[in-house]
Amino acid sequence: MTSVIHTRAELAAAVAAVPGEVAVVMTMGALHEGHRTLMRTARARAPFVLVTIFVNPLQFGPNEDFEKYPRTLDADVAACAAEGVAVVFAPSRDEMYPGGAPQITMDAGPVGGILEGASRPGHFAGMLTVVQKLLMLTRADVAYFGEKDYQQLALIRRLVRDLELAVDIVGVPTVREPDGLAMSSRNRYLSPADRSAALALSRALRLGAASTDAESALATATKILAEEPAVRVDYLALTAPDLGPPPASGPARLLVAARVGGTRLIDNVPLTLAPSDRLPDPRPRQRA
Ligand SMILES: Nc1ncnc2c1ncn2[C@@H]1O[C@H](COP(=O)(O)OP(=O)(O)OP(=O)(O)O)[C@@H](O)[C@H]1O
Ligand SMILES: CC(C)(CO)[C@@H](O)C(=O)[O-]
Ligand code: BAL
Repeated sequence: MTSVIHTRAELAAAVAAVPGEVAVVMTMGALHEGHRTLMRTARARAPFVLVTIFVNPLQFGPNEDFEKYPRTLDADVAACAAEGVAVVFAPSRDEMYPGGAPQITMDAGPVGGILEGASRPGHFAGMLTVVQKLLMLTRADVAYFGEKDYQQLALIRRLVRDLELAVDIVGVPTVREPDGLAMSSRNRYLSPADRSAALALSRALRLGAASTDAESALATATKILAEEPAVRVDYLALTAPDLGPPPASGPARLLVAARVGGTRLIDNVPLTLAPSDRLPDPRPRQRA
């Protein structure tokens, strides 16, 4: 039986009663199979899984989709129940931010200012602030985040490391639709034509990542994205796994963000670069 609670007092009581580990999955709701995979992964480790559902105003820019973000609590609770989640914490804005916006917030540091951070100023500071609050309020021993939001996951790992937080962060690979589209709550904004155009993102990453050479990985992905006029690329970047400059060889990450119609989508994949004869260029590689 999944209990649904809305206040921090109820949350404190619920977690105080847990004899073992508290495993947390943080979400903004409009749950899909990606979220459910996080819950299932959490359930495999801990019997007590807590899902938070909160559309955090702090991480949305003034012209972003905070107001229209899908809010589907009943269906979300049903999905959590089907995954054996013990508690859903769905606070109001006042419950999370009593007294209004916080005066003390997180600084997302240099990695918070590139890629998504460059396009969404303040987004990662707002995200890290609510994640830090939710880690404290839930007393999480372990928290699960998706690789779909790769830079978010990297920053949360950095938060935990830099501030000595006593929580395990587990990353979960991106769950995709059968045709390759990364699952995302924002996919429901896409018209059928936009959805079809949006497949260029995963196709570009997949075919780009098939190359073991940095230049051709970027060139292949760039070409595929350029073939789809409805896709307006924000960035296409090849980085190290920690989002630093790409290595001369070994594990790397290919990331993309683009607008399709009025919807901004992101995606990323791992790839492995083979050693090349050329000297590596130490600058991050990015094409817009
Ligand atoms: N396709 C996916 N595969 C794995 N994890 C995912 C996927 N989509 C979202 N998640 C993870 O679920 C958690 C909650 O994400 P969120 O509620 O923002 O969903 P979302 O689908 O990413 O929404 P949005 O479309 O608003 O970006 C995050 O850790 C996120 O990375
Ligand atoms: C981690 C998170 C729940 C914080 O609001 C959000 O950024 C998300 O859903 O990925
Ligand atoms: N899915 C990451 C949260 C956001 O886009 O605001």
